[in-house]
Amino acid sequence: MIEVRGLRKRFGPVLAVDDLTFDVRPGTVTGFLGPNGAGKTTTMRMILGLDAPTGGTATVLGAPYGRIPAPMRAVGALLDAGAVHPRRTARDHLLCLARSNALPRRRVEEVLGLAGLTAVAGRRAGTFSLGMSQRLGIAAALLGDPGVLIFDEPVNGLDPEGIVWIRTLMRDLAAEGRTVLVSSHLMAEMALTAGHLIVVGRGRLIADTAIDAFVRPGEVLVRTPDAAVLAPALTAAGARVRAGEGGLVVGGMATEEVGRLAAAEGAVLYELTALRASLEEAFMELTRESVEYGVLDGAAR
Ligand SMILES: Nc1ncnc2c1ncn2[C@@H]1O[C@H](COP(=O)(O)OP(=O)(O)OP(=O)(O)O)[C@@H](O)[C@H]1O
Repeated sequence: MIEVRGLRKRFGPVLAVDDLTFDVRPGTVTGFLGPNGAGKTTTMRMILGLDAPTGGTATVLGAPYGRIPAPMRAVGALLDAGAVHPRRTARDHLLCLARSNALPRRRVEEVLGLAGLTAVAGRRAGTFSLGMSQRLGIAAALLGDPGVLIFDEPVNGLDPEGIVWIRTLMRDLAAEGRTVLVSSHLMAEMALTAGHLIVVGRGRLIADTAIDAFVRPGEVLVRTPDAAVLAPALTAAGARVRAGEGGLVVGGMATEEVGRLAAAEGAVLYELTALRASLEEAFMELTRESVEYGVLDGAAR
């Protein structure tokens, strides 16, 4: 469990994080979503005790990160995959971390396997591609077998196979009852991984919602020459009907039900289409204002 309460961070004139309050619960992947510069990394750094908040608190398992005994066993994080000594091999990097955190040596081989790095464990980290570095960062995060995991843009630099791997890994970790917070600026990516969403824009909380609730209930587009018959029948059956999109737009009724009712009324249908707002659209709509203000700010400087 991660608890963020009234969290703020100011960098000079920039209020990077502005009064954020949210919980991250175990058992599901929580997506931390927002456009570039929304304050995701800064929030994660404060949760991990790497930046001091200007105001508010962030706790992990009930305590500020700095007061957690054996933090690597409690919290694993991938923030900056490049933060590895380039001349050290992947295995030595993990062995160093294991030693300094009193973790067993055998765990190093386990996480190398989990991250798909066994074959390249003897190679220097400096020769790694971005994708391999991401995998090494994830191996390090898993080293202490922690109950809480924090990943900042983990799919960055991964190839398609790597992206599928990380999605599956995050879902498996959550299914084991762990708390998993993962940031992204890509709604589509989150839609495939997360069960819950925290959406931020310009440092402020925009939405804290189950992913299913994030999609507006779909509407159905009906093109028919018999609108005069069908529209009142739909309304009488409890649907909301308006004209638009070149036909009738029906809300509050499933496509199948609209089709059945049209058949019963003898209405000819030219088209019957489910209009489902995509998650991407829902995200754009939610964050549009915060992005626009960003552009205005930039122009004013
Ligand atoms: N150390 C710093 N000094 C000054 N400003 C900073 C610092 N770190 C972040 N910022 C500013 O704070 C704001 C939030 O940045 P942050 O990196 O947290 O956003 P983000 O949502 O993680 O974005 P991205 O997806 O681009 O990484 C930005 O305006 C950024 O320029």
